[in-house]
Amino acid sequence: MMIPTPHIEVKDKNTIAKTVIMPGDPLRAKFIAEKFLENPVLFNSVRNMYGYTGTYKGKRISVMGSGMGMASIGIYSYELFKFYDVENIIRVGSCGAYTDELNLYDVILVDEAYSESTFAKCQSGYESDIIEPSEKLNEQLRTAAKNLKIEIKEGRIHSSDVFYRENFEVFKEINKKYGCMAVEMESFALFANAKSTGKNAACLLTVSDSLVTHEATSSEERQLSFTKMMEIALEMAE
Ligand SMILES: O=P(O)(O)O[C@H]1O[C@H](CO)[C@@H](O)[C@H]1O
Ligand SMILES: O=c1cc[nH]c(=O)[nH]1
Repeated sequence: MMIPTPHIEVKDKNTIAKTVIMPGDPLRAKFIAEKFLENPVLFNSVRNMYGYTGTYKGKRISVMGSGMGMASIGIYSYELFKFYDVENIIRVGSCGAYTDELNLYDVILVDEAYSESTFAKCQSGYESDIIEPSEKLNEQLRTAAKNLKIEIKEGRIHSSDVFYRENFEVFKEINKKYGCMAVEMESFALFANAKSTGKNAACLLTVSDSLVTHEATSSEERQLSFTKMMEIALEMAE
């Protein structure tokens, strides 16, 4: 496919760094660019899906929103990997806790994503309902968290196609049967695209709410205050 692609309006591939930090919320991307990047330049605003490139501690990095759900991150991550020569995508998302061992604002490094989704099967014929992120990126993220003295929890998460389930209590079965500690909506598709294109993906999550205790953060807090995972991810600038 020629660039620009249908959803990213960049004419020169070099406008986008080799590593992209990817929150679901495009306003979280804007926040990360404005708070952490030196000389951020907006490279995409098609559909208001903001993408910026700048430097962090002198090293180049991009940050771009993915939108919500596997269909949306499936489009953006594929275009970035396949047509803009991006090598690494690190999702920084919010998640709902499936266990009372997680508290609001805890940071999770995803080591496996389980999903009922057909995304990976449709995309590349991948049959399993579990996909791993890049172990190399995860090792680098562990080291970054350690150096920054930020505690992270690691585990399997649930990537769901559905936010509002009629049977809300089904999370208890998914937690028990598949060992998922939390739920979000994009990792499975991101990891599938990385696998099929031979690229690298990882995911850091911050607990925004608990399905067990019903505690929750506000939408403003979700946009503005999940900074620990952002600082860990930004250390991947090259
Ligand atoms: O905060 P983000 O990254 O959007 O992640 C989570 O929040 C959204 C649902 O509110 C879904 O996209 C889910 O994965
Ligand atoms: O996908 C998500 C994200 C945060 N909280 C949830 O309950 N689900």
